[in-house]
Amino acid sequence: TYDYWKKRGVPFHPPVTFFGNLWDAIRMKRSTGLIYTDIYNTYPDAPYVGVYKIRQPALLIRDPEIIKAILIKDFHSFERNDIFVDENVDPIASKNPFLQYGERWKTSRSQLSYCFTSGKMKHLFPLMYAVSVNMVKYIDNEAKLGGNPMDTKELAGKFTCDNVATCAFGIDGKSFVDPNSEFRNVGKKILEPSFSFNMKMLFILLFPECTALLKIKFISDDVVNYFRNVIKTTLNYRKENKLVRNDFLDVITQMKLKPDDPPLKDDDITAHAISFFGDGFETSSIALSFALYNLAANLSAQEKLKNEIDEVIRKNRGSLSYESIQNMNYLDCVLSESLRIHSPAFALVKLCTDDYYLPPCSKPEVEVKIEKGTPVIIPVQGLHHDAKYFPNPEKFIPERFSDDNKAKIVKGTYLPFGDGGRICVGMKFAILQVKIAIIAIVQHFNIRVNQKTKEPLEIDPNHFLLFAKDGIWLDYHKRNN
Ligand code: HEM
Repeated sequence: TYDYWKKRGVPFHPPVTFFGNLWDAIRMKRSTGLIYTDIYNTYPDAPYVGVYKIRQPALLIRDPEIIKAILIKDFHSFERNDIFVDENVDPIASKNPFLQYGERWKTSRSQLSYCFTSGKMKHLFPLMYAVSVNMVKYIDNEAKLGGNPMDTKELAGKFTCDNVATCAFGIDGKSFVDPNSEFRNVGKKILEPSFSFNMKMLFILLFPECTALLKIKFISDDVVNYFRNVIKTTLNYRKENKLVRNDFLDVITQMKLKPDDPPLKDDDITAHAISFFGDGFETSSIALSFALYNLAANLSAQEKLKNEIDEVIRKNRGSLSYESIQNMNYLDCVLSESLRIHSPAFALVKLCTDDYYLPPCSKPEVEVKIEKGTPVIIPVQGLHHDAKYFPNPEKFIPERFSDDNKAKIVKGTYLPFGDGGRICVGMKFAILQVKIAIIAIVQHFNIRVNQKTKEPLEIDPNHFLLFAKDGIWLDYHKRNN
């Protein structure tokens, strides 16, 4: 098995080492995402590198042209993610579009896309803004009570949790007022890193056949039941009180993609709301906490952003509106650059669904066949930190994304939300909520890195998403305007 790539003239990562690395991943010394980045960096001249997932050949793609083809032009040959959840064992998780494929994926994707248009985001703006007001009050009180430095990942988690609670579940998550908020505590159980969580993820990713046998679930029953009850109570309350809020629950309960579509069943609504939470809460809180860190560590960028925010709000007669956020160009650059350096996802892992041919990569010049069923890895973090595409890659330079410069970014090298047919369906929601939180904080506070933060930040190998190993500790000082 292990000469599979050698026989095909493809540069390959030695399987024994990968096996060793896999063992590292199991013992949580290095997550698979970080291993993909290591492999990306080890073969700077290869367009793609053969690797082995245990014994199964897989391919890590380095060349942006091939990446573009896989994600966009030839998407039909890679339309599945390489992850499997058994519908009979895990009926709610299996309705998450990320885990679906074929017709079921198309239906869920269109249902969710319908809920995330710019028009719908505009309706959600006041709900998100209200959460940002609670956050500012919380930071102010904490700072007065000597709460600095603040654990900024925790702060960002409270914000995105309450945002998803109000926008997707129609309830107050109370993260800023109740340290034992039930919603937050249950939500944390979905992706909280632990040895058992990592083992579960490894089984789901590497031995999918065993998950059905061992009845391993992505989301545990107590979490599903909690969210199911929340949705049921909220829907009943709205029906009895004829309440309209224009939030995700309202949109999804009334959605008809075709005129004769039946209304969605309660379990489908619950599944979509849980997907919203599972896919959207942690990723966005990571994006927010690292963006705040990058601003605290780069004071000239913070100053420039502050001036932009003050100016736009002043022109908008002292208030923030959905439209005024669209005029904050530098804010857009700051978030894009932060997502480049600190992309919450390390890699995308697709499955080849039709035999596919890659351009030759060695002599004699023969096309390389990717057989149907082969996992294909797109190493997002490796690409984002490659000096060939982003000179001085560890430096935070928001201007890379200015109107003049962003057209120069090589297509296929910047993928914080993926691309093509499976591009993150919640991208507009994520960007809006993170921007609202950054605006609220920069408008009211000067933020500084506290010495409790270990710099340079070290990535936590225990998690399959990006976490700072020793936390992000920032000081928040009220601005005196
Ligand atoms: C900054 C925050 C976020 C980041 C960085 C992020 C990133 C990603 C990435 C990399 C993918 C895979 C794309 C691909 O395979 O090409 C993805 C998929 C997805 N994301 Fe997000 N995401 C974020 C927030 C959200 C939010 C807020 C939601 C929900 C409201 C969401 C829902 C989804 C769903 C449902 C998918 C699967 C789409 C499909 O396979 O068709 N994400 N996201």
